[in-house]
Amino acid sequence: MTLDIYTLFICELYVLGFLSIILVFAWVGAQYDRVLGFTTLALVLTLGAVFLSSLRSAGLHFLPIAAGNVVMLLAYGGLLSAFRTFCQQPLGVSWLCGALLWAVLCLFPQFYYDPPKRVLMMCLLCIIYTGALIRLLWQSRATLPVTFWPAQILLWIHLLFHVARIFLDDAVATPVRGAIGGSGFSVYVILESILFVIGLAFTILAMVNERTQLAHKLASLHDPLTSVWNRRALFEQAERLIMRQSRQPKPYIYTAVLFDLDHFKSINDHYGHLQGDRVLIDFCQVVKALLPGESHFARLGGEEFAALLPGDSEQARRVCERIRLATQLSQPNDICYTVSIGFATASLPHQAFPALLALADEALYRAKASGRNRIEHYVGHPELMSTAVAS
Ligand SMILES: Nc1nc2c(ncn2[C@@H]2O[C@H](COP(=O)(O)OP(=O)(O)OP(=O)(O)O)[C@@H](O)[C@H]2O)c(=O)[nH]1
Repeated sequence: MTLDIYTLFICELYVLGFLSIILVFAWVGAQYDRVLGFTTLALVLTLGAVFLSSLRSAGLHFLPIAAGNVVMLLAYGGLLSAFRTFCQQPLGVSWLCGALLWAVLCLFPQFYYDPPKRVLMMCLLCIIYTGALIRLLWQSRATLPVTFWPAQILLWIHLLFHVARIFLDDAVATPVRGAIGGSGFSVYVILESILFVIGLAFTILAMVNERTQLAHKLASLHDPLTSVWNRRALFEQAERLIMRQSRQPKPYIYTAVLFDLDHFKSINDHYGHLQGDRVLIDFCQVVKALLPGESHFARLGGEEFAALLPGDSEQARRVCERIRLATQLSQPNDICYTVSIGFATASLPHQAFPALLALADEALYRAKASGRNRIEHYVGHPELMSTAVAS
């Protein structure tokens, strides 16, 4: 099969134009997401660069060789900025270096009029930019909450293609219109770049989409004020725990704890709502520092919090007592506050978490009624608890 350079060139302009339009819509739809913004910019610049580069076959020299390649290297800079933004790194000035270097080199006739030198330099700059993108993704892999290996594969293919081009492109000019790069090797350059831009544009779209979905999922499971889990997350975690433990031969002893800050309304009334918020955040810090590792803790709403602890009632009482005392001593911004705690212990699979939490609520009610700043334990035999809740 022979590939016609001019047809491929038209295809490339079409693909770049179409992808640019898709990316503009995606960028606007994603509330002007910076990653998509830089990717769109890179695509539009590539479109311009491809067009300028093709003017070589119309007998022009400056526009394709100087301007076209500067614009192409700016497109690489745009891509670098997109990936840096995605990896939450500062943009720096490296995105500009390739374009500047090319502009300076074009001032030297030994470079400007020497196609092999130009091809070599362009390949090296593409390899450097692509290598930088691969390195960036690799270094951020631990913190990147998305699937990044398709982008890695694509970038490696692009890098290896340019390594191959160094050896295979003889840089002998061809008169074919639209011959990007000027030589007969253009057909492969155009073909690879079509596949690269399609793959990369959709990979970046998928990565941004995955990250956004994850952020929304996390937001739906966290309390925005205190950053601890919310009710939905706690119940989901409890359900997963129950599923896991139901496969174990031994019953799993665990405790549901309810915390309610005392006279919180008067803290709000006396110190203001903002200071009330400060107290809620402080309480979460106190609890998180004292809960055992395998516990789950969440804000249920207002000044009410809940936890799921592994272990029996004695262990739970010790933890609750430490939390009660630490809360009393905490005093954020000199505001004294206390907490009432109710808890209930049972074993899985005999007692489900929501039912156990209802029993802890009964205990909490007694803690409030008996003067607050105290801990109450639901007393009832674990096996009888489900009956108690049902009645
Ligand atoms: N600052 C602040 N206050 C909140 C928030 N959510 C709920 N509240 C307030 O929490 C207070 C809860 O008051 P109550 O339910 O009467 O309970 P309490 O004053 O703590 O009394 P007891 O629980 O009986 O000790 C109300 O004044 C709510 O406005 C919040 O996110 N921030």
